[in-house]
Amino acid sequence: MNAHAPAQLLLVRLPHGAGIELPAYETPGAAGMDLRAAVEADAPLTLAPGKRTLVPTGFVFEVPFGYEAQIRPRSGLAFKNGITCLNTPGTIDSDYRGEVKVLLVNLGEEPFVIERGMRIAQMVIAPVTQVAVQEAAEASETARGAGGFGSTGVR
Ligand SMILES: O=c1ccn([C@H]2C[C@H](O)[C@@H](COP(=O)(O)OP(=O)(O)OP(=O)(O)O)O2)c(=O)[nH]1
Ligand SMILES: [Mg+2]
Repeated sequence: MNAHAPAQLLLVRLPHGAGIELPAYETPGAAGMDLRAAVEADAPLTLAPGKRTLVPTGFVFEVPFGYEAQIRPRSGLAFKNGITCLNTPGTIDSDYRGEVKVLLVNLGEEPFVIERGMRIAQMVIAPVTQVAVQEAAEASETARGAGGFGSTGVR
Protein backbone atom coordinates (compact mmCIF):
# COMPACT_ATOMS: atom_id res chain seq x y z
CA MET A 1 0.00 0.00 0.00
CA ASN A 2 1.22 3.51 -0.87
CA ALA A 3 1.92 5.23 2.48
CA HIS A 4 0.08 8.33 1.24
CA ALA A 5 -2.96 6.53 -0.15
CA PRO A 6 -5.89 6.21 2.24
CA ALA A 7 -6.60 2.73 3.57
CA GLN A 8 -9.57 1.18 1.80
CA LEU A 9 -12.80 0.06 3.37
CA LEU A 10 -14.53 -2.52 1.17
CA LEU A 11 -18.30 -2.75 1.49
CA VAL A 12 -20.46 -5.61 0.32
CA ARG A 13 -24.11 -4.67 -0.04
CA LEU A 14 -26.58 -7.27 1.22
CA PRO A 15 -29.98 -7.75 -0.48
CA HIS A 16 -31.84 -5.80 2.22
CA GLY A 17 -29.28 -2.98 1.84
CA ALA A 18 -30.52 -2.21 -1.70
CA GLY A 19 -30.85 1.54 -2.15
CA ILE A 20 -29.18 2.44 1.16
CA GLU A 21 -26.60 5.20 0.72
CA LEU A 22 -22.99 4.17 1.29
CA PRO A 23 -21.47 5.38 4.56
CA ALA A 24 -19.74 8.68 3.81
CA TYR A 25 -17.97 11.53 5.56
CA GLU A 26 -20.55 14.33 5.74
CA THR A 27 -17.89 17.09 5.82
CA PRO A 28 -14.25 17.19 4.66
CA GLY A 29 -12.91 17.06 8.20
CA ALA A 30 -15.36 14.55 9.65
CA ALA A 31 -13.91 11.82 11.87
CA GLY A 32 -16.82 9.47 11.35
CA MET A 33 -19.05 8.24 8.54
CA ASP A 34 -22.72 8.05 9.32
CA LEU A 35 -24.39 4.64 9.18
CA ARG A 36 -27.96 4.21 7.99
CA ALA A 37 -30.71 1.88 9.16
CA ALA A 38 -31.55 -0.91 6.71
CA VAL A 39 -34.89 -1.75 8.34
CA GLU A 40 -37.82 -2.53 6.03
CA ALA A 41 -39.30 0.60 4.42
CA ASP A 42 -42.83 -0.51 5.29
CA ALA A 43 -41.90 -1.72 8.78
CA PRO A 44 -40.14 1.04 10.75
CA LEU A 45 -38.79 -0.09 14.06
CA THR A 46 -40.16 1.49 17.22
CA LEU A 47 -37.75 1.50 20.14
CA ALA A 48 -39.61 1.90 23.42
CA PRO A 49 -37.99 3.75 26.36
CA GLY A 50 -35.53 1.51 28.20
CA LYS A 51 -35.37 -1.02 25.35
CA ARG A 52 -32.50 -1.99 23.04
CA THR A 53 -32.43 -3.30 19.50
CA LEU A 54 -29.93 -4.43 16.87
CA VAL A 55 -30.32 -2.32 13.73
CA PRO A 56 -29.04 -3.76 10.42
CA THR A 57 -26.86 -1.55 8.19
CA GLY A 58 -27.30 -3.68 5.06
CA PHE A 59 -23.54 -4.06 4.54
CA VAL A 60 -20.64 -6.37 5.26
CA PHE A 61 -17.54 -4.22 5.88
CA GLU A 62 -14.04 -5.40 5.15
CA VAL A 63 -12.00 -3.25 7.53
CA PRO A 64 -8.34 -3.16 6.46
CA PHE A 65 -5.99 -5.27 8.57
CA GLY A 66 -4.35 -3.15 11.28
CA TYR A 67 -7.52 -1.07 11.72
CA GLU A 68 -10.85 -1.39 13.50
CA ALA A 69 -14.18 0.31 12.94
CA GLN A 70 -15.68 1.94 16.03
CA ILE A 71 -19.45 2.36 16.08
CA ARG A 72 -20.38 5.44 18.06
CA PRO A 73 -23.56 7.36 18.86
CA ARG A 74 -24.63 10.51 17.04
CA SER A 75 -24.73 13.33 19.54
CA GLY A 76 -27.91 14.83 18.08
CA LEU A 77 -29.91 11.64 18.58
CA ALA A 78 -28.43 11.25 22.06
CA PHE A 79 -29.25 14.84 23.08
CA LYS A 80 -32.68 15.16 21.47
CA ASN A 81 -34.02 11.63 21.82
CA GLY A 82 -31.87 9.76 24.37
CA ILE A 83 -30.80 7.31 21.63
CA THR A 84 -27.29 5.95 22.03
CA CYS A 85 -25.19 2.87 21.27
CA LEU A 86 -25.38 0.51 24.24
CA ASN A 87 -21.91 -0.95 23.62
CA THR A 88 -20.22 2.27 22.58
CA PRO A 89 -17.79 2.24 21.00
CA GLY A 90 -18.85 -0.96 19.24
CA THR A 91 -15.87 -2.81 17.82
CA ILE A 92 -15.80 -4.13 14.26
CA ASP A 93 -12.83 -6.46 13.86
CA SER A 94 -10.85 -6.45 10.62
CA ASP A 95 -11.61 -10.16 10.19
CA TYR A 96 -15.38 -9.86 10.71
CA ARG A 97 -17.36 -10.80 7.60
CA GLY A 98 -20.91 -10.64 8.94
CA GLU A 99 -23.34 -7.76 8.56
CA VAL A 100 -22.44 -4.73 10.66
CA LYS A 101 -25.26 -4.00 13.09
CA VAL A 102 -25.79 -1.10 15.45
CA LEU A 103 -26.91 -1.81 19.01
CA LEU A 104 -29.15 1.09 19.95
CA VAL A 105 -30.78 1.75 23.30
CA ASN A 106 -33.47 4.29 24.11
CA LEU A 107 -32.56 6.14 27.31
CA GLY A 108 -35.18 8.80 26.60
CA GLU A 109 -38.78 9.06 27.79
CA GLU A 110 -40.51 8.68 24.41
CA PRO A 111 -40.68 5.81 21.90
CA PHE A 112 -38.25 6.41 19.01
CA VAL A 113 -39.12 5.38 15.46
CA ILE A 114 -36.24 4.15 13.27
CA GLU A 115 -37.04 4.46 9.58
CA ARG A 116 -35.21 3.02 6.57
CA GLY A 117 -32.24 5.20 5.55
CA MET A 118 -32.14 7.11 8.84
CA ARG A 119 -28.61 7.98 9.99
CA ILE A 120 -28.49 6.21 13.35
CA ALA A 121 -24.81 6.09 14.33
CA GLN A 122 -21.35 6.92 13.07
CA MET A 123 -18.29 4.85 12.39
CA VAL A 124 -14.69 5.87 12.99
CA ILE A 125 -11.85 3.84 11.45
CA ALA A 126 -8.93 3.72 13.85
CA PRO A 127 -5.53 2.02 13.87
CA VAL A 128 -5.13 -0.98 16.14
CA THR A 129 -1.99 -2.09 17.92
CA GLN A 130 -1.70 -5.74 18.81
CA VAL A 131 0.82 -6.64 21.50
CA ALA A 132 2.54 -9.82 22.59
CA VAL A 133 1.25 -10.94 26.00
CA GLN A 134 3.85 -11.93 28.59
CA GLU A 135 3.17 -12.99 32.20
CA ALA A 136 5.59 -11.60 34.84
CA ALA A 137 6.10 -12.06 38.62
CA GLU A 138 6.05 -8.31 39.36
CA ALA A 139 5.23 -5.03 37.67
CA SER A 140 7.85 -2.23 37.60
CA GLU A 141 7.70 0.54 40.26
CA THR A 142 6.22 3.93 39.41
CA ALA A 143 5.33 7.19 41.25
CA ARG A 144 1.64 6.37 40.84
CA GLY A 145 1.96 2.83 42.04
CA ALA A 146 -1.48 1.32 42.67
CA GLY A 147 -3.18 4.70 43.16
CA GLY A 148 -6.15 5.25 40.92
CA PHE A 149 -9.84 6.11 40.87
CA GLY A 150 -9.34 9.72 41.97
CA SER A 151 -6.10 9.25 43.94
CA THR A 152 -4.62 12.45 42.46
CA GLY A 153 -7.58 14.54 43.68
CA VAL A 154 -10.01 16.79 41.86
CA ARG A 155 -8.25 20.18 41.63
O1 LIG B 1 -21.72 -2.80 17.54
C1 LIG B 1 -21.26 -3.86 17.04
C2 LIG B 1 -20.29 -4.63 17.68
C3 LIG B 1 -19.85 -5.79 17.06
N1 LIG B 1 -20.33 -6.17 15.84
C4 LIG B 1 -19.81 -7.36 15.17
C5 LIG B 1 -18.45 -7.05 14.53
C6 LIG B 1 -17.46 -7.57 15.51
O2 LIG B 1 -16.24 -7.92 14.87
C7 LIG B 1 -18.20 -8.76 16.09
C8 LIG B 1 -17.78 -9.16 17.47
O3 LIG B 1 -17.92 -8.04 18.32
P1 LIG B 1 -17.41 -8.10 19.83
O4 LIG B 1 -16.04 -8.70 19.88
O5 LIG B 1 -17.62 -6.76 20.42
O6 LIG B 1 -18.50 -9.05 20.47
P2 LIG B 1 -18.32 -10.37 21.36
O7 LIG B 1 -19.49 -10.40 22.25
O8 LIG B 1 -16.96 -10.43 21.99
O9 LIG B 1 -18.51 -11.48 20.26
P3 LIG B 1 -17.43 -12.48 19.63
O10 LIG B 1 -17.32 -13.59 20.60
O11 LIG B 1 -18.03 -12.86 18.32
O12 LIG B 1 -16.14 -11.70 19.46
O13 LIG B 1 -19.58 -8.38 16.11
C9 LIG B 1 -21.28 -5.39 15.18
O14 LIG B 1 -21.72 -5.68 14.08
N2 LIG B 1 -21.72 -4.26 15.81
MG1 LIG C 1 -15.16 -10.41 20.83
